Amino acid sequence: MFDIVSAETIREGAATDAYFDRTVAALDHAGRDPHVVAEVTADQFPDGEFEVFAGLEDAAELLADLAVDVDAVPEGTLFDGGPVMRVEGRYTEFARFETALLGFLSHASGVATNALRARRAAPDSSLLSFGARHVHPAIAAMVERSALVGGFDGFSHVAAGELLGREPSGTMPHALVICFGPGEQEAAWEAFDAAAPEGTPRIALCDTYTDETDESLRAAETIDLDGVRLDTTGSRRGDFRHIVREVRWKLDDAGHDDVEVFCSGGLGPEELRELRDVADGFGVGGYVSNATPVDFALDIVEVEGESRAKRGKLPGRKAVYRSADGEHLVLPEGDDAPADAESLFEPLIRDGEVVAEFDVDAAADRALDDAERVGFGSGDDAENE
Ligand SMILES: O=P(O)(O)OC[C@H]1O[C@H](OP(=O)(O)OP(=O)(O)O)[C@H](O)[C@@H]1O
Repeated sequence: MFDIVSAETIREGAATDAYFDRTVAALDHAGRDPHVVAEVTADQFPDGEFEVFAGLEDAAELLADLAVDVDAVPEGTLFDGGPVMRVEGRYTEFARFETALLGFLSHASGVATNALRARRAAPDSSLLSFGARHVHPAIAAMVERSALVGGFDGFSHVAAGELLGREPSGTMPHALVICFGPGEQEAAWEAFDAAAPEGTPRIALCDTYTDETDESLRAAETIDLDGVRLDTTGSRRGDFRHIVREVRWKLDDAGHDDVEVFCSGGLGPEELRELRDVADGFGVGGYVSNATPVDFALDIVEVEGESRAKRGKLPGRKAVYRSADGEHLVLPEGDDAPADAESLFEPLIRDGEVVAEFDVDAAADRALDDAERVGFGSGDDAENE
């Protein structure tokens, strides 16, 4: 048995903190089960530091069939404060689900946020998520889906591809070349070319035994090559930008200007900015997969129609708006909003039925539009990277 909490356990609400079970028991014992409104919030007031909202499809799956109504901002929305979700119903109906709900939203939003930072650092490059190896395999599909929400073009994980209905990307590890041996790189590339399905891009890993320019030229002379990937080890990297430019120059000089150059290995926004004009695309792993989860909390803000909250939290149900310049505006529900403000909450669940639709591409478009609007990931917020 793996140490994995099953999907069924999560769905039935048992993936919870013990104090929720004890709270439900105490309320049952006291004969209390108030109708409440609860909100999921990271920061109470907008503070100009934006994050990407993701994980909503799993959250909807979790809360479906409960006797609750849920509203949420759409996936891909950049938020900088105020609620992103509102749950309404009898408290004991959803109390036990708080732990898993926050986990779904927090982790996915953190990954999508770093993915968007990477995307904004290399807006026109091909970007693939390579980070599944850094995380527990049970969450690989969440990581890959969240990378797509953040604007990535694809990912490497096979099982995630099956779940998400996308073809995984990637060609060869160093292990393939090493299984052949020094001087036999050509045999490795030829074996890959012979075995790979027709539509798979022919991208040769070109840094295993000799230098990147040497192996790139040899690969281009050996098979009908689409690209080379440079994954140069950090200790040997020196000036990676210079290496990439030299490879590009020598490929062009030898008549292989149609061969693209991809880079991978320890890349984040800073490196992508440094390389984006000399490389065609990037594989990004840990920077995205190891992102810090967003610090969401679920708080009761209304009990039996009366505003109520703990100290430091804002009581009462709220509406969230985005103004024309992308600023968020949080108001008590019912207050007048500025004429140009767009209301962000959309119905997610009505009386247990999921009424929203989920589209990863639309979420990515929203994230990129929002990022443009508020200047997210432009390089000015490098300290957040
Ligand atoms: O560094 P990250 O951004 O997290 O991206 C994941 C890294 O994992 C692989 O490297 P590795 O050296 O493990 O590849 P190999 O198995 O072919 O040696 C891949 O080639 C990336 O460099």
